Amino acid sequence: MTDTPMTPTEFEAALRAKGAYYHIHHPFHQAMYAGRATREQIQGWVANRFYYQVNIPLKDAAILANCPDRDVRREWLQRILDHDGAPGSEGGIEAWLRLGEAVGLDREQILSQELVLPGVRFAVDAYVNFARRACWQEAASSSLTELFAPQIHQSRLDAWPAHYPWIDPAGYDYFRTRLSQARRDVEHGLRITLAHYVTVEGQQRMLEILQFKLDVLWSMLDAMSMAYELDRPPYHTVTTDRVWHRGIAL
Ligand SMILES: O=C(O)c1cc(C(=O)O)c2c(n1)C(=O)C(=O)c1cc(C(=O)O)[nH]c1-2
Repeated sequence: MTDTPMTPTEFEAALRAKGAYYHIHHPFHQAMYAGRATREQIQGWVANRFYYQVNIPLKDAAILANCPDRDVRREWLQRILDHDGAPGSEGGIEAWLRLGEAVGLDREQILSQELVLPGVRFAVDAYVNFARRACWQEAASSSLTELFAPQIHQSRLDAWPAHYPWIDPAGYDYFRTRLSQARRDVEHGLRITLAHYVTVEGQQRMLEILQFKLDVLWSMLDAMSMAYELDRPPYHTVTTDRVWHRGIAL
């Protein structure tokens, strides 16, 4: 390890290089953009990703709870409103439910979380728990996989309508809205991150935190691949029933 910290420009470049491991490259996602996903795979993905969606505001509330800086809180708060909604805007969770309906899922079934696989739940819970326990700057910086998110939302907007004409286009609002929201989040997240990690050790730790977050996203799709591509959902050797737990609030 060198004994000179990276300049902010070099450090940002090192963070951006982690995009090589973004879940845009996961085979489950690649199949989706290429038009090879089945209806069941898309429905499974939407139902499982719902667990990520509903936990993002809990994660952001944990960051607020640990942050003594009023200016940061004022700006970070917008993320909760983006997902939960505010007067005059329905918010991302509602938009995700409409995506669910657009792919043929029943709203009640999504809300029940009965399709959420244990592996997805564990990965998302790990992210929320990291945000609860880490200092607020580390938790804030772990959101920076969003550096790579506009591209993934755009690729859905580009590819899905052509490949999956059975999906009601009204469902695509979520992806469209996130294009600008993610860019704004990244701008704020980067400001915090570049100011906080100014030592060699700190910068190495941040790269590890970003890798942790990439692991969360990749692991979610691994669980979905097992269930929906390889037909090996949990307990498949024993039963076809969804016997797994529905969440015990870890
Ligand atoms: O669809 C995606 O692939 C994707 C990825 C990510 C991400 O990189 O964490 C987020 C989102 N979407 C997203 O919609 C979102 O609101 C979001 C918030 C965060 C975060 O860590 O605070 N990540 C993401």
